[in-house]
Amino acid sequence: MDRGKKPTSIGIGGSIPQPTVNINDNGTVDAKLPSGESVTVHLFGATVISWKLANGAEQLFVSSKAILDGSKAIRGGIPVVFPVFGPPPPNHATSSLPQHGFARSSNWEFLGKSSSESLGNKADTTVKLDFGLSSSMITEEFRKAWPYEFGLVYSVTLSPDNLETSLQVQNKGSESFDFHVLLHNYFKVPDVSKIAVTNLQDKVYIDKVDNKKEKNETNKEISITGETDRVYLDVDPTAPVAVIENGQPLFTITRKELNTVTVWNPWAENAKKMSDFGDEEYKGMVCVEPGAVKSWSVLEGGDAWEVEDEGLPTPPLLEAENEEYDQVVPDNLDNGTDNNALGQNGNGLILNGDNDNNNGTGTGPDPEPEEKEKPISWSQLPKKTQLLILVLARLSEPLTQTSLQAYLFYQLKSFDPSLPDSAISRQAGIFQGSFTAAQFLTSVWWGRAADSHWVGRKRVLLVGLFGTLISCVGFGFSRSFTAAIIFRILGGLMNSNVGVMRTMISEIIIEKKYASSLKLDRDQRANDGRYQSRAFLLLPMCFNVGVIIGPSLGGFLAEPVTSFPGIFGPGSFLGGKDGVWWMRHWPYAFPNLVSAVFILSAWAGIFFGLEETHESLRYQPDWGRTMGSAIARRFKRNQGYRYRRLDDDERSVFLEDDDDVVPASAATTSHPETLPVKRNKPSWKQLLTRNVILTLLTHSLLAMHTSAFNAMTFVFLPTPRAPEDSRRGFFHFNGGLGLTTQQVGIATSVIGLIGLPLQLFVYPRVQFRLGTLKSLRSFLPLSPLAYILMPFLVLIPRGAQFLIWPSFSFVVALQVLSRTFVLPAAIILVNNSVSDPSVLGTVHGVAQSISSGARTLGPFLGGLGLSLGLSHNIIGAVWWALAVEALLGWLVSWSIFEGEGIQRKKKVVPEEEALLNSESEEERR
Ligand SMILES: O=P(O)(O)OC[C@H]1O[C@H](O)[C@H](O)[C@@H](O)[C@@H]1O
Repeated sequence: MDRGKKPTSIGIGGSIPQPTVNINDNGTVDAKLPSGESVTVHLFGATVISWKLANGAEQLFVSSKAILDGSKAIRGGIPVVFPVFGPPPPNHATSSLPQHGFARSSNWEFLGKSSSESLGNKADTTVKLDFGLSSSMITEEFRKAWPYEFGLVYSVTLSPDNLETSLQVQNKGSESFDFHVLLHNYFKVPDVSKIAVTNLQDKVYIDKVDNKKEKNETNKEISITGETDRVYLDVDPTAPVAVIENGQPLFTITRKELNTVTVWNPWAENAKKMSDFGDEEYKGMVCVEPGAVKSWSVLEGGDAWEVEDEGLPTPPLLEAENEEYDQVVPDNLDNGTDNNALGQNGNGLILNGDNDNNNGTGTGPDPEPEEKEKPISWSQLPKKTQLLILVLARLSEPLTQTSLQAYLFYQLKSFDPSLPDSAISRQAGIFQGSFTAAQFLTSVWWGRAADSHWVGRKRVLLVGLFGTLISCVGFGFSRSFTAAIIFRILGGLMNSNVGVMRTMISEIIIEKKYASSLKLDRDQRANDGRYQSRAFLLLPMCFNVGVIIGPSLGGFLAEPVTSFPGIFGPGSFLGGKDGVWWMRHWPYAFPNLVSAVFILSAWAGIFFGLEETHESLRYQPDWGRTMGSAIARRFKRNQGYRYRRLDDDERSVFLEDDDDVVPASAATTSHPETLPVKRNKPSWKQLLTRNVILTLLTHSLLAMHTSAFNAMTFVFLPTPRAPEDSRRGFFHFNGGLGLTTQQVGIATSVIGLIGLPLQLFVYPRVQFRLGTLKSLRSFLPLSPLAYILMPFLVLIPRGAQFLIWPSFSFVVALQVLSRTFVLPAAIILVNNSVSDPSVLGTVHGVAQSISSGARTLGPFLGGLGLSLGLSHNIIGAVWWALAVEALLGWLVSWSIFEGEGIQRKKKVVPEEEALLNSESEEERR
């Protein structure tokens, strides 16, 4: 290959020995660490052709007959297989391509290197070489055979102990394409008959040397005793596959999300048939090839990607975890010229992780995207089925809670008809408060459990919903206030689902961000706020929907014998002589049973369909989902090899193996064995940093005044108007708005109706434009403004009664606008203040606990304040106190900063914010 400039060895400055990188005349790039390890990559195929340890020992096999002049794929090293593995199937977009595609037979560009040696510590030193291939760089022949617009970025990272390879695939066109990917590692072994491949036991494999039969691997150690060509399927990406000799690992292959592993040795007869393979060389090699080849990965233009094969998805590729430095992807990767990093930049190397956009100027960080992208649409959210399950689960709760509000008064009254209305109201207050108070006590511990290795998010949700179920049925069949309150408290104690759901949505959306890094860096950066502003609205929307339909549902279904005499009453078809007996006996059980059915469906959705998102539990077998997939498959016909784009919903429904799910993949080849490390959990002290505490404080002050506002509004509205002459001065006045029950009902709908469209259509744009913290700081002050104005509504003269509704709506709109924009932002800030995924659930648990406390206290203090105000002719006092509290929260918000969130820690994409759900709807109550 003819390269433009051929530099000599380039060090990376400083007195400490640094890695060196050479670009050689023969079309290879090599890198060497100060400690002696080295790697050589041939630009033809970006094939790693040598990996040596510090003592000079070669680790990779390359045939002595390998052809290195670019006329044939290199026999050995690590060829990159894309976009098809094996012989392409007939009647498929890849069918005119050669075996294993074109990536291994194309000339790649060297994009540059980055290194980490900032600590000056030998052990930390690594060097990463990046290579690029795009549609305009492949031959005309390949382009004809596979006419898609694509970009590949392949990174090879050398560390003292291991070699890591990772690949990004991007679809740069508008049409989707199918692809396979595989890293065809040829390992050099002393004697193939003495080695074995481990960690594939019990896996199903396709035996290519036995008519592609599917077989089950029974051996713990797979010896190579003859021609071997097996594709192992659904291999847990977290369990490293190893090549061992005498029980000791020679190589450990740690994969990230690549869930097939091919084991190949041609053996004697085939070796003879291959022109570029020595007859006896099969004895000194074994191929262990991680890939995603079980089914096609589908990559849409942009970042949508799905794949289907018997309903099972496999991931597209993306980059490795070990992103210690910025990935540099030149804009001109696709321009078809040979202006690689070297030719353009003189020394061409990117030092110390500095960004370099490779456009000849070498000027620092990536520029901001020139065109501001639009917020993404609902349909672009990833993993819709997963989100839908969470949404249904979330919806089942406010639906249950608010539906009982419609008849709570009457049910309480039915327990003891002799009680006066005031006592019933008190009971209702205790009833509501007991739930949030119980939640306050347990949320942190549920959050802890959700983070722990022995429980996890999914189980906490299942327990929580089960608790809600028991609580709701128990309440429906209660015959005394004590029984009712016990069930209510039980519900609160067992249910901490909101915090866990926030955590899960956050983690689901993080996966989307992994997926989105299939695109170039700058696109990824523009993306995150957009997904964020959508996803975190899902949970509060459920609340609004629940609030709108819950009360009517409850009112409709309560006392069915009298409400529907024709169906359940005496003499009816179902009712028999006296009406349905249990409905007569427990007149409020029916709406609760209907709620129970809803909760049960949500429970089943979670059990059968929801993926665990806990970082270490996600790959463990999940009985529920395995059963769910089996059930789903029964309803789905096998569509054979007819590929089509699946939408996210379908894709998620048929998930069977978690390893299929995460759209990230990379292969790491290690020597000697390196296994995942279990991290220690941070202590409370480490967890509760200043920023986390202040963010939680902002959040709880917010929860307090919004919940107090709601409770107070619904007392304030029906409170009779004070006599006209009771007003003294500017502050001393009294009374409420004197609205009827029906009008209060309308007011509830007004609030719901203002909130929902704001959430759906306006908030994502505002959040996208302003960012999270700025949205919070800009819109929070509207709340105190509303609180200041609210009491003045009573001063509207009776003669101008028609002004009540517009004025009330205006004030409420201010508050709804404020909380709609501020509460989700507060939850995002809480989420982003956490940088360690192992405590995300705990912090959301703490947040939920504090907000439950605030929601217990807020309405209580608000109610108390209102009655004091009424008795002292200063109804405004408590509203203004509320305004002061809200302003305090606003001041605190100036002391916080938006944290990096968990995925920054993973360094997948620089400058990404943690995505997260939010909601916070409960605080509205
Ligand atoms: O000869 P190549 O095209 O390089 O393929 C070499 C081998 O690659 C993989 O391991 C496949 O499973 C084999 O079936 C194939 O023979």
